[in-house]
Amino acid sequence: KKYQQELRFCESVLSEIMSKKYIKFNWCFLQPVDPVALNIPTYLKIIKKPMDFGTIEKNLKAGQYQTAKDFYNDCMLVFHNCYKFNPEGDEVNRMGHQLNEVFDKLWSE
Ligand SMILES: Cc1ccc(Nc2c(-c3ccc(O)cc3)nc3c(C)cccn23)cc1
Repeated sequence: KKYQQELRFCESVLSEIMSKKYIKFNWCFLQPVDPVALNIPTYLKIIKKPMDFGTIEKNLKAGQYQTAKDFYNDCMLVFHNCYKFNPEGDEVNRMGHQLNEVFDKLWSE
């Protein structure tokens, strides 16, 4: 029972964070980073565990998360990877912080 409620909460947070209303700062995080398309061959050397909200959505739907905490940890990975690769002040880094703020508010409900 409790697990089902946790799962539904994760689904609601995810659909909100991925919604079009935040397109200005979520669009870089909705699908896996493509190091070839983005011409960033060093990406996979710097980022050991790539993660994005499209992959998280797949994982959630496939029942890959045992707890809400596991879901939360993958969401944090999206943000931490972003801050590690994109220097402070860069556009994508700022987008990460903006989306992170939205996530924190939703998660604290
Ligand atoms: C030369 C260069 C510099 C920065 C970027 N960042 C970046 C990222 C990115 C997202 C998450 C992440 O952990 C790392 C990178 N996604 C993009 C997109 C979709 C378009 C343009 C830039 N993007 C790309 C190329």
